[in-house]
Amino acid sequence: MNDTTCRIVSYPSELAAACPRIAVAIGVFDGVHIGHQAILGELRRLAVDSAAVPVVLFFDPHPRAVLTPEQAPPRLSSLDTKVRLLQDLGLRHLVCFPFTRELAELSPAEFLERYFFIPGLTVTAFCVGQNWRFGKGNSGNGALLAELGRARDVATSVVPSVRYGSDVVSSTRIRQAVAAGELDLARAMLGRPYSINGVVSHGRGVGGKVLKCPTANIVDHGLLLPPFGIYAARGRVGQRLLDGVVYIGDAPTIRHDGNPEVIVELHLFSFAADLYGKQIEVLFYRFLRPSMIFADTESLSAQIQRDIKAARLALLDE
Ligand SMILES: Cc1cc2nc3c(=O)[nH]c(=O)nc-3n(C[C@H](O)[C@H](O)[C@H](O)COP(=O)(O)O)c2cc1C
Ligand SMILES: Nc1ncnc2c1ncn2[C@@H]1O[C@H](COP(=O)(O)OP(=O)(O)O)[C@@H](O)[C@H]1O
Repeated sequence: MNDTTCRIVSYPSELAAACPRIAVAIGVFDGVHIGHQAILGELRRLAVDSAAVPVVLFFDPHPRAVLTPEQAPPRLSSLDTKVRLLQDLGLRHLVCFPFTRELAELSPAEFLERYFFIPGLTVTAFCVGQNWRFGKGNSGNGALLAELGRARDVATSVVPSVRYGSDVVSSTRIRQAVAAGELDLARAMLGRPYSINGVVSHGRGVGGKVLKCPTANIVDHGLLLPPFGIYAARGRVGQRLLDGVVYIGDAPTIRHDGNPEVIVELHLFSFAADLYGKQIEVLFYRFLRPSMIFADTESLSAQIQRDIKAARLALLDE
């Protein structure tokens, strides 16, 4: 029988009792894009070949958020979404490894000795992407991992970068595509529509009452947003995926108190329920128009009704 429970631990040692033989993919896996998916496919093969449990180890927070916080890019996936995507790929043993400045000081050999080559745990294989670097000053790469692993009978697979169009797929390239509003390009490299998730909070009560269009406000997501505008979208609420339309912008028609704030507001079609405090995911499908300033709320409200129709139409193709 298949054990479908997901185990999420902080260090490989915590898996030893339940899974003494593991094959491990290591990376950051922000976005779990098609390049990551290739690494994870290879991990599954290595695990089966060596009669081990496939384990995905990712660093959290993002190493750059710890080492150079001022230059850290906004993330493409929250921890929740990453875990769900990995689970969807059949990977149920996850190490969410705390990344710290102290960790970054370890040499590649020290990192492996301390966390992987330990009593009670056998690592049968490592699997990393071609561009992966590790250890102090990023001094380790796949070739060094293979060399250090060989001494311990560990097979290492360094997976070549996946290409899309003229270039390789990377989280950086996907960030650029999302930020430029190139949703189709981002989607092709992610293998799914770009999405964000977060908790629904209270807005100013204008959507339902004045505009006759209730919108769930998603705040504090810390994720990268596409450009301001209106998009055909879907909302994942629990297990359900519902059609809708989403607004990203600073709502200049309604909010002009000199305190502009970027808001994400999702209106779901054929839906009426309280979502406050709930986690929802918003999947972006198609850009419909930019955010504009309207002369009055009636004109905005009429335009929103046209946006709803345009979004319904766009989603028929999805
Ligand atoms: C489909 C849609 C399109 C929107 N387009 C605009 C727009 O072009 N300009 C604008 O100022 N606000 C726009 N809004 C945002 C509304 O102003 C916002 O939903 C309203 O301020 C409700 O805020 P509340 O959540 O605080 O009640 C749009 C909202 C939706 C749902
Ligand atoms: N179809 C719907 N789409 C989005 N939210 C809805 C819908 N129906 C009910 N709601 C609820 O209504 C709230 C939004 O109402 P709204 O009047 O826009 O208030 P607020 O200003 O607090 O966002 C959402 O947070 C959700 O709890």
